[in-house]
Amino acid sequence: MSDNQGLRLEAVHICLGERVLVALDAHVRRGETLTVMGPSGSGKSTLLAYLGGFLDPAFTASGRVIVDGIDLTRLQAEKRHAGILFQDPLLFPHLSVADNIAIAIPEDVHGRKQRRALAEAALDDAGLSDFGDRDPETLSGGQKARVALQRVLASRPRLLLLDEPFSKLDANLRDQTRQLVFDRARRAGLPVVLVTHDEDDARAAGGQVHKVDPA
Ligand SMILES: Nc1ncnc2c1ncn2[C@@H]1O[C@H](COP(=O)(O)OP(=O)(O)OP(=O)(O)O)[C@@H](O)[C@H]1O
Repeated sequence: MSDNQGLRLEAVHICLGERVLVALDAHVRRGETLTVMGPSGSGKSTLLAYLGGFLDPAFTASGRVIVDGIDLTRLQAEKRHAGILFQDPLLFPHLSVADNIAIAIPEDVHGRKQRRALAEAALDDAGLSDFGDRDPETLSGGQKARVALQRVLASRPRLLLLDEPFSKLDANLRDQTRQLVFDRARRAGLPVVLVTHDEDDARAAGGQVHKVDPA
């Protein structure tokens, strides 16, 4: 794999007024995870917002974000193709489970049938074969998390940003969901940035850990 593959963070600095929240250089190879840890208010979610291209103007930032040799730093959020999973799966309540995934599939896949078939394959991959026509509200927390993962993968992201996506799941489900997320990210060759308070998340992710200083 050539060296420009994966995510490169070059001299990234994110400030709130005079306060430097994040100062970071990193290379996250495809399929690997950078785990960002630190106390509440230290700037972890702000880093993800910066990477995703939706940093609040209250912050100032410098440095470069490069994925597979493409400089994303000045691109608008929708052109970055960063997939994000939050604590809450945020499924669309007015769409079926399959349509929650189908809606994320890029427009170069034409035809309702073909999009539906891809969504069904994604559901199979998550062990949710018969769930396509269900209303998302009828799913358990773990099932919703798996649909959210398949939705983000269906969008064919260049990188995956994880903002404590396992923290609301109970211990057993958390283990399974972690394994699924990291396995699928590896399979898709995505560089991952994970924000968490949980040392077990960091262990499951493997890879590098960056500790953000307390506020
Ligand atoms: N829009 C904003 N305007 C001004 N300050 C903000 C804004 N959003 C967040 N902050 C401040 O920036 C700092 C970093 O916030 P951030 O949400 O990144 O922390 P965090 O490490 O993700 O915390 P937590 O673990 O509680 O989610 C905090 O001091 C917060 O109060």
